[in-house]
Amino acid sequence: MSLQSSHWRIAMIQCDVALGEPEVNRTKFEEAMERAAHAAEKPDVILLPELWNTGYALTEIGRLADPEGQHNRAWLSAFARRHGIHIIGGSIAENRSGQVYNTMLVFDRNGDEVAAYSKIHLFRLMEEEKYLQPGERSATFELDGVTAGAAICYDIRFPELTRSLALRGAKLLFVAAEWPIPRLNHWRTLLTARAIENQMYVIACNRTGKSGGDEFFGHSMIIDPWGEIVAEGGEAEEVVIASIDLTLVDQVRRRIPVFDDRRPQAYD
Ligand SMILES: NC(=O)CCC(=O)C(=O)O
Repeated sequence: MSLQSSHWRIAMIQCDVALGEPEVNRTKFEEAMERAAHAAEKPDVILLPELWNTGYALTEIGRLADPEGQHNRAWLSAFARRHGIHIIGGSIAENRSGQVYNTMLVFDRNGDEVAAYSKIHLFRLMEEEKYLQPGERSATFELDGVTAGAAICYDIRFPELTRSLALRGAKLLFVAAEWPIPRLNHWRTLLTARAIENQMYVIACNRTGKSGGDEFFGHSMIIDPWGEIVAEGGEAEEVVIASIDLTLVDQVRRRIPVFDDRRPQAYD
């Protein structure tokens, strides 16, 4: 792909995660990413799921979390540079000065880190708030001159976060998730709503497999700015791949000028 192209090929690594086994997971995800990178049509972007390094091994998370994210920063950056592919590194458990964060690391195709976003909204149903620190700042970043935003799982229930990313220029939202089975309709509806209301691409990678009491359903999705589903995974492990046309964002925003028609002064 030329750097000016308006078409991107996206690959989402929808895999199971071994609970509390960072090295096993790193090997597995790296192998799947290598296969995706060598596919007949090479992707421009690879997206991983949430907490793919440890899963929800929260009671041991202080020991398992990557110190300052150094280990994962090094190999994700090297992978991005080696293949010339943007890497949205899902999220990892990151130990920052003794506190653990659920952090998405993003590297552009030169291997430069362009964002580190720590999950702002911690999910009480999975006891995140007992073991993790919340992030304090949302994140937009540029890939080939296109602005994108970051979200992690539960974050998609907070429309004001995605709206704020869109107002800062995001044309795409990348979502890393470990979203369990009983709420598939919430997953699909919330992702579609975020895409339609913000007239942006929503690209969401969810894990598969069972862990503790939870079972995760995959269904990684790419939804276009008109709310149409471009790609959706099944419930098993797979790499979900599809192409997107970035010009669609401006087309939809011209057709229904939601951002021009907002009247925030009247909302309170
Ligand atoms: N890992 C998560 O944040 C899960 C969020 C979730 O399942 C939800 O229903 O929200």
